[in-house]
Parts: sequence; structure tokens; C-alpha cells
Amino acid sequence: MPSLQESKLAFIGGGNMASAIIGGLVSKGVNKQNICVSEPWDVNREKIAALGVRTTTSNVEAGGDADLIIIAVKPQVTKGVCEELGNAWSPRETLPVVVSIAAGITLDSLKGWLKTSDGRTAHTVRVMPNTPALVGEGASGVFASADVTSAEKELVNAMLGSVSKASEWVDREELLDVVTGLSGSGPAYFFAMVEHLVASATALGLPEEQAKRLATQTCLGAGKMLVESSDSPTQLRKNVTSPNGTTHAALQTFEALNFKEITDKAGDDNSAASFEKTLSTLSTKITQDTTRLDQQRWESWGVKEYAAVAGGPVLIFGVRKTSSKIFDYRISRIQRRLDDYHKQREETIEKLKVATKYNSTQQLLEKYGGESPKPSPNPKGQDTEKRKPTQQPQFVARTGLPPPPTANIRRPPSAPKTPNNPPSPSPLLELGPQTPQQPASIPPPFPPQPATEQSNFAPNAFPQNGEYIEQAHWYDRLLDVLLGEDETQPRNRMVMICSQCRLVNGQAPPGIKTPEELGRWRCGSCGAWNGVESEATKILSSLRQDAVPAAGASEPMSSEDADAPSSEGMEEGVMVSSEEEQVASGSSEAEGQTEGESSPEPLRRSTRNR
Ligand SMILES: NC(=O)C1=CN([C@@H]2O[C@H](COP(=O)(O)OP(=O)(O)OC[C@H]3O[C@@H](n4cnc5c(N)ncnc54)[C@H](OP(=O)(O)O)[C@@H]3O)[C@@H](O)[C@H]2O)C=CC1
Ligand SMILES: O=C(O)[C@@H]1CCC=N1
Repeated sequence: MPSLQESKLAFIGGGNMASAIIGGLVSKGVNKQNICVSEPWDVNREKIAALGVRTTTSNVEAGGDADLIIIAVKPQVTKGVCEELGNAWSPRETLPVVVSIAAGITLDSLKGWLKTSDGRTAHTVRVMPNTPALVGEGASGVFASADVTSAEKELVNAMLGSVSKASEWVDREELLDVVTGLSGSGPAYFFAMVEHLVASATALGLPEEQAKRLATQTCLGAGKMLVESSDSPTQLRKNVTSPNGTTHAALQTFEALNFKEITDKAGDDNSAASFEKTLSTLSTKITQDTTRLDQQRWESWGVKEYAAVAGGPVLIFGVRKTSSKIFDYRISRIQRRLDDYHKQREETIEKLKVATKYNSTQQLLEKYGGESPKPSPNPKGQDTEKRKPTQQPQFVARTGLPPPPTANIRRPPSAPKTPNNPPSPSPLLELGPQTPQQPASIPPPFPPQPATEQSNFAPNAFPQNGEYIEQAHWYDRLLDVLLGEDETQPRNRMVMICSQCRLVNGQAPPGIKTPEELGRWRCGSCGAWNGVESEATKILSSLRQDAVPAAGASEPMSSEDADAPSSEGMEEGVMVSSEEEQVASGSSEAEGQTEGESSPEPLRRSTRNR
């Protein structure tokens, strides 16, 4: 670190305090050409220039190559000045030491504002000087940030020492506020005191100039005694105050007028100085928070913020992919086991066929018997043909009552419903994704009808004004990719429409994608069976039909027994419940028809058998 004489000094702001220090430095012989002052106001700049130092209007130029910068602008201007300098110093390899004399501006703020674009900050010192610096009688309080080196402190001490008789380094930064109220502002208190004394003496008849000289010299003499005497201020006061004398009477008047309180108040919370300090602190805080707010705003988002927003969906996608892989693996294991069971079942059925000579019997019957053997007539003499589940539409009014108006059932047209005069197709068949996978061979039982009539049918199934139709957006697709499709969504569900009477029997459970997965199901209105039957079930049904007449031939059954499906068939473990019902329906349907209008509910029969 260069010495004070060799150092280049720059003053940002050439006002009262800067003038006092520069004047002191010049009078102490510091090289004037090493001092540069930036000051926008011509009057002040010329006054400074009169001291013989360099001046400029550019802060950056003044601070360009300085070793020590003294920021001597008003507190509210300090932020802008610091940022201007910090930005300009980025190319500099070594940053200058910065001394701020601004009252109330903290080191943290200063260091933040002084940051260069590459993140460096100048070592910073706060000084609270006073104007007697001009005559080399200054008093200063000092506090430095932790990164300030001893060499840098030495340079600051040297600069202050040339204008101050007292440079006090304080332990805590907040103590600089106390120093401000004492020595920073202190000269003003003494000047005010002299002002009042002169005015009082003048009012009592003493010529003003005489009064001023007497007051000023008294002030200087008292000050000198305070500096030079070993006595305390209290002792020095007592030495002047004769018992019951005029000084005593005057000091009593001071006390009566709350002299102590006046001086106390100069530094307490209700003083103007205190308000100034509070306002200055608030201004600093407002500036800091405004800066923080700017940083938090969208436009000041950094790489981290954008990365978090962009990476969020990728993370969700990754988690979803991983978890679906785990579940896919578990599902495929269970599926393999299930396939194995299916295979074993097929093999067992084949063995059963061999054991019962099913194939050869079937061939012989086809060759010589014409039709498959029919079960023998039951004791009631009912025709067993009637027992076969009919695949024709059954529009039988089983209760004799019309369906409620809200029922999702087409109202009978004026013409009677017969296969030759079928009603129009259900509009639901036109709902693409929800249309069940019907065999193409099933002809639509109802001819198309005008839209107005369609909307009268099951009116709540069709949006009247489109308000319930949700358009898929691009982000819906994105969410489907990220989170998977919702199996409960209508577009992913199968609708169970009866192939005979077209009644919508609700939706297949979520996750069912094919008719095979759904299996056989029975229409709740006409009782017709729908869906796809597995090969094994067909064989077993056929075997059962073969077995029933054989048993009947050897041992006649009661009507109850004849109507009931065999318990073997009902308990067949490989059949799903709907398949069991289907086997049972061979008799229940027939019974339903023969028993006419009082036919039991289609499923009641099988329930009773269980
Ligand atoms: N006066 C004192 O006894 C003491 C003052 N201080 C502190 O010293 C600092 C200065 O106080 P003081 O000298 O009294 O105030 P002054 O107003 O007298 O001086 C400040 C000077 O800075 C100039 N200035 C304003 N904006 C800029 C800028 N952007 N760049 C460069 N210069 C600028 C001003 O010009 P313009 O007038 O055109 O705005 C003015 O000449 C304050 O922060 C104060 O707290 C500390 C201890 C004692
Ligand atoms: O009045 C002021 O704000 C400055 C600080 C101390 C002296 N003058």
C-alpha cells in the first residue's frame, strides 16, 4: 500500500465536509496533484479547484486510478454513486480502498452497491469526521469492515491524522451513530452557543464585533483547557463557579431551562437529528428491499429459477416412468402366471374331451344325428326350445307399467316393435370413444331418426348447448404424457350397450379395454346376454347340455331340479360369474318366457341355486 504522499486520492462530492478535509490535507502539504474531486455543481467545483486540486464532473474519471476514494455525497445519493463506481471498476485488477463519510449508511449496503460485475467488492471503511478538519482540529470516529488490512487502516489513519486531532476507532458499527450526534454534529452546537451568547450580549448593549471576539476566544480558551488541562470538565466548571456567584446563578438558569435535557434530546429519539437518522435508516432499508424485490421479480429470474421451472415436469415425468416400469414388471409377472393357468385349463379340457369321447361322439352325431341331441321334455311338457336364450329383441312389458320419463330407454314408436319394424338406433352408438366394440354383424336395430327426436330421447345424455363439452387442450395432452391417462375419463371407458334393445347398461369398470376383458354380461332391461364368451366356456356349456339329458334319462327330475343349472356348472371355478349366469340363463330365460308376465328377475334363479 503506498504512503499518503504517494497515494492518489479521489473525492466524490465536493461539498462542505469534502472541502474541510481537502483544505486540511492541502494545508498539511499533501500533493495537490494527487487529489481529484468530482463535483457536479460549478460553484462548489470552483471553490475546490481554488485549493489547487484537480476537479472533474465525472465520478468514474475521478476514481479511475485512485488508491483511496472518499465518498462525500449526501446519504440518499450514495447508492447511485457506489453502483456507478463498482461497475466501472470491473477491469481493475486492484480495487481502491473506499472511505464513506455518509451518516447512517451501513457497511453492508456500501459493499453490496460497490460490487463489480465479477463479484468483487472494495475494502470499505466508514468515517464520521467533523468540519474542524479544515483547520487541522478535526475529530473523527472510524469503523472498518473485517477485510480491511492493517496497511489499508494505516493509510486511512494517515489521511485522517492530517486533518483530525482525534481519530477514534469504535468497536461496533452502531457507535458511529453516537459519534455523529457528538463530534459530527458537535461543532454546530458550539457555533449555536456562540451565536446565542453574541446575540444576548449585543442585546444588552455590547457591540456585536466585540461580543463575537469575546465569545469566540472564550470558546477556544475553554476548548484548549479541556484539551490541555488534566482536570475533568466538571472540575474545570467548578473552578469557574464561585459559591452564590453570578456563574452559579447563570448555570441555575440553564438547569431551570432544562439545559441537560436539551443536550440529551440532541441525541435521543425525539430530536430532529434522531428523526434524520431514522429516516436515513429507513431509506436504506427501503432501497435494500426494493433491490431484493427486483431480484425476486420474473424479469430478474436467474438460471436456477428457470431450471427449476423447466426441470419440474421432467422430474414428474421421470418419476412416473420409473413407477410405471415397476408396476409393468409386476403386472407382466402376474400375467405370465395367469397365462400359465389358462394353458393348464386348456390342457385339462382337452383331457376331459378325450376322457368323455367328446370329439368322436360329436362327429358321429353330426354325421348321423342331424341335429345335436336335445334335452328330453320336462315333466311339465314345456318345449325345451323355449328354454334357449333368445338373441331376438324382447320388448316385453314385464311389469305392465311404462318406464319412467327419465329412463334412458327409447319410447315405443307408434308402430309396434317387431324385428320387421325396428326402432331407430341409439344416438349413443355415434359417441366414438364410448361406443362399445360390437360385432360388425349385428345390424343396427333402429333406423336413423332426425336430431330433434334424438335429443328428446334421453335428453340428459346430450349437451344442449355444448356447455358440458370440454375441449382437450395441448396442455391436457402434456399432462396425459406426464401423469398418464385417466382411466376413469369417459373417453377411456367402454359403454355397455345391449345389442338387442340398445339400452345403455352403464360403463365397464375403469381399465377394461376389450370385450374379452369384460366377459359376458346381461342386459338389465331385456335380459339378453352380451359380450364375448371364451372358448373353454363354450365347450363346458355344451358338455353340460349333453350331460343333462343323459342324467334325465336315467333319473327323472323334479321341475325345480330341471330348471336349475347343475351345481357343477355353477361352481365351475374357471368361469367368471357372468359366465355362470349365462349357463344358468339357458333355463331361466326359458322359464321367464313360459311363466309369462310374472317372469322372475333374470338373475334370481341362479341366486336361489347358490
Ligand atoms: N457537513 C458535516 O459537518 C459533516 C458531513 N458528513 C457527511 O458528509 C456527506 C456530505 O455532507 P456535506 O458535505 O455536508 O454535503 P454537501 O451537500 O455540502 O456536499 C455534497 C456534494 O456532493 C455533490 N453531489 C451531489 N450528487 C453528486 C453525485 N452524483 N456525484 C458527485 N457529487 C455529487 C453535491 O452537489 P449538489 O449540491 O449540486 O447536489 C454537493 O456539492 C454527507 O453524507 C454527510 O452525512 C459527515 C460528517 C460531518
Ligand atoms: O448533519 C448531518 O447529517 C451531518 C452528519 C454529522 C454532521 N453533519
